[in-house]
Amino acid sequence: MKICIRLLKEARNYWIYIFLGMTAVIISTLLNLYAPWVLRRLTELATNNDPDIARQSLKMGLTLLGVYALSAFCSFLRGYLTHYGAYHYVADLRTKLYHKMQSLSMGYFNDKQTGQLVSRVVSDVVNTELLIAHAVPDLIVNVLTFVGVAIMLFTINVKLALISLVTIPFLMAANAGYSKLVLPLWRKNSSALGDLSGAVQENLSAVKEIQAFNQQTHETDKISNLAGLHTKAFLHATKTGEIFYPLITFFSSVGSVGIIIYGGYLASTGQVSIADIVGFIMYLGLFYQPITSLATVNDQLHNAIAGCERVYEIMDEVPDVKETAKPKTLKKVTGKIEFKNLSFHYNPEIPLLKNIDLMIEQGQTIALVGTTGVGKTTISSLLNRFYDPVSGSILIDNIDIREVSLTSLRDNISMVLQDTFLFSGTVYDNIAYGSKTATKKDVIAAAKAANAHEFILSLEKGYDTFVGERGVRLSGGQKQRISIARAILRNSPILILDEATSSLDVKTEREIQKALEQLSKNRTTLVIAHRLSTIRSADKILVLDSGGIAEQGTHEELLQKNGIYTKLYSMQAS
Ligand SMILES: Nc1ncnc2c1ncn2[C@@H]1O[C@H](COP(=O)(O)OP(=O)(O)OP(=O)(O)O)[C@@H](O)[C@H]1O
Repeated sequence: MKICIRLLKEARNYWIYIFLGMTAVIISTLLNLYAPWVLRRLTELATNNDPDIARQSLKMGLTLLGVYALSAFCSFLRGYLTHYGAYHYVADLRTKLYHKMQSLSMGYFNDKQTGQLVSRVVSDVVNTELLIAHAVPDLIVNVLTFVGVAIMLFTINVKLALISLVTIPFLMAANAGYSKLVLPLWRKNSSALGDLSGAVQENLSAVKEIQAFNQQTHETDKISNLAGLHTKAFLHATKTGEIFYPLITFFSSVGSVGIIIYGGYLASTGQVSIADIVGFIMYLGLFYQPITSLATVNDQLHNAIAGCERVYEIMDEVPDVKETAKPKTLKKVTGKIEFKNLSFHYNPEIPLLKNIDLMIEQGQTIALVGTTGVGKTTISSLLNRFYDPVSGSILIDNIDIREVSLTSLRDNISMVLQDTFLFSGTVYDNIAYGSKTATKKDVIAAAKAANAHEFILSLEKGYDTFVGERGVRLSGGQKQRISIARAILRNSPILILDEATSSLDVKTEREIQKALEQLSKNRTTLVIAHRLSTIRSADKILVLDSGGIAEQGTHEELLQKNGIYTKLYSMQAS
């Protein structure tokens, strides 16, 4: 119930459409009560051999025509307006949910499947439409019809009306039981659909690996299994409904049987007219209908609730990395960075960085080296606040980065990563990504500095060439050069190069190295590199070992120490 109220509250921008739709529902429901009345009246005229029957029939027939026409128009209005409101709300909710997902910290995504999340934005959100455009209007129709018909029945004959009420408590109890039973089944159905979407999405992003390892049959079996599980979950939920509907129809028919038997008796003793019995039976058809339809409404409601729960679960997620209530805006910084007694782990049982103290002066180039998995990339992630330290702090220009807005912090940092991600747009769009004010001249200058201009011109449409999803139509080295150009264009005071030239051949790497050295001159640069030859000229090299900084100094100083760095360097030199 809470979920329904929350949803209706959040859809307040569309209340007017929902309200107009509901008004149309009410009018058409009331109009539907007219037809049985006409039949009853006609029977009355016929059984009384009324001489005016022809004129009265014409009058009632024409009125009925008008009623049917108005009812059809109201049905259209109800359907269109409620769907109009519902689908606009669906679009709003999708945008909000996507926005929320984007604001969650990296820790949230570590154990989630992308497809599962996609399924929440695409499929689960649509379930809210079931509530606004179907369940709520249907509930109103049912309640109104029930009350309206009950009034008509009591007006026609009180005794018969009382008998027709006998089955109602049973029908209500059955509905309540069904509700309890069916909600978990619809939840299971939503979750099975999420699993299926998750697996399809993951496999489609890994088609190359699947083909290379000849795992097509295995993966098809996996999808087939998940598709089967979803079908099973859906059929289970549906089967419960399919058993329930006929049962409830049967019980409601028992009421009609009672009326026919008792009504016949009353007619035989002259206590009720034939016209009243005809009218009563006509209304009776409408009377049980709302109770039987409540089961469908229930289904829609539970399907909608199951979907909404999955959507709101994400909407209510509190990110691990939060801004303070009134974050400061970090202006363009000079680039002094300080790590103060910083410790961090992803998993409490596996400590990673312990009591790191580090001072990076404005404009310095600092290289982070060390064996794989010691936490080099993690340090750059902490600087961007993708994660927060478990203890200790990071200061930029003497300001704790937890006190500033995430946008202003990240505006001061550019990153070039080993796994370059390009968006499915043009080369131009990808270089200009994140630099709103860049002109064409700036983009070309950045591409030239990243040694990318030549190869871009050789592409089929130059800067307007589409790179394909994730840049699949480019080589690793080409993608990396585009991402370097992107970082150059952003011109931020802090630059992180995480294995930024690892996909390049030695010649291109040297050429870009020069550009990067030029680029890092006026900014603080954090370089993560395995190829130690690329970081020899760094102002300071930090050698990370399990848990912290084992050695630090310039290339020459470290070689003199004859420690871990010397070992690593001589291994690469040999
Ligand atoms: N999102 C994550 N969740 C849990 N553990 C993680 C996550 N990212 C990295 N790790 C673990 O933290 C450790 C440090 O990872 P990190 O990527 O910082 O190492 P690295 O020194 O940059 O390694 P490499 O040189 O191989 O890139 C690794 O053991 C890794 O398995």
